[in-house]
Amino acid sequence: MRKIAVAMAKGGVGKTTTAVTLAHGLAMTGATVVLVDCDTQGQAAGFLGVKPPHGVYEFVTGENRKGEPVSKNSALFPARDNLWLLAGGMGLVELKHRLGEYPRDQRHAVLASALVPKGDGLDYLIFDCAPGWDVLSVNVLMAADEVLCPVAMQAPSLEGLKVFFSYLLSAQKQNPALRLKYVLPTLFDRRTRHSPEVLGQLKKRFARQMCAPIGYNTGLSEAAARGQTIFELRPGAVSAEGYRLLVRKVIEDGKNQETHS
Ligand SMILES: Nc1ncnc2c1ncn2[C@@H]1O[C@H](COP(=O)(O)OP(=O)(O)OP(=O)(O)O)[C@@H](O)[C@H]1O
Repeated sequence: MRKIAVAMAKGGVGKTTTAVTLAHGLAMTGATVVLVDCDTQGQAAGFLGVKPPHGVYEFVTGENRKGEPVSKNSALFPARDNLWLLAGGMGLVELKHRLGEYPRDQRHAVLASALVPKGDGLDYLIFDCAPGWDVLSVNVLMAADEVLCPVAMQAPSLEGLKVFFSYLLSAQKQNPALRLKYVLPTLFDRRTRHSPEVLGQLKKRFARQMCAPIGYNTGLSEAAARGQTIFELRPGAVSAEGYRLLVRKVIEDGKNQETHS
């Protein structure tokens, strides 16, 4: 099973769009995928047009917010064929509070431990992280093996990247298996001066991790507003093609990993 965290400290760079679209794209190839929304904004459900009654909070704690026991499986919501969602949302505020009550040396491994039995028969866990950095972000990076970092093609994003790397380095001390695997340029607009410039800088710095850029495309926000992915609303859009390339790259990397292991 591959465990990929879509993470970046800066907000509004396309994390949720990427996590949802990648998860759906992988599921469309027949892979079994669980998308774990670790953002209190809980937008992944809306982007997929579903309203799960339960989510990460219930999955981790085994109870609903009234304190009644719920089965973990009831928290996994079937969002599409082969794609299950563990929804985020305001329950995560309470979850973060609870995580803070764990002993210091245990609080960062709670999500990873909760997810362990779910590994059987699953091909991908895709985590959508919140912007910023908190106990839940650290939990995600303890549960994941790979990080996909969306970077908006604007100058301030590169600043955000430096900050994020310092977080990543501290997470790697606790989870040495964690790798920055993909850098995904997002909101790329070749008509601006910034986008090609920033893309050039990224390519120099992250030759190995670089993915093909996702262009600026209003179809992505339109799709999200309608609760569809771009593959459903506009499969012919350039951004859909960009995300298909990402899906293919992730699958190919998995095959190469198997060959070399
Ligand atoms: N390539 C793109 N072109 C145009 N709009 C995009 C693109 N990618 C994402 N968007 C839009 O930008 C907004 C922010 O995207 P998204 O929610 O995916 O970012 P985020 O990094 O998850 O944000 P946050 O940090 O607030 O969770 C959304 O309205 C989304 O539809």
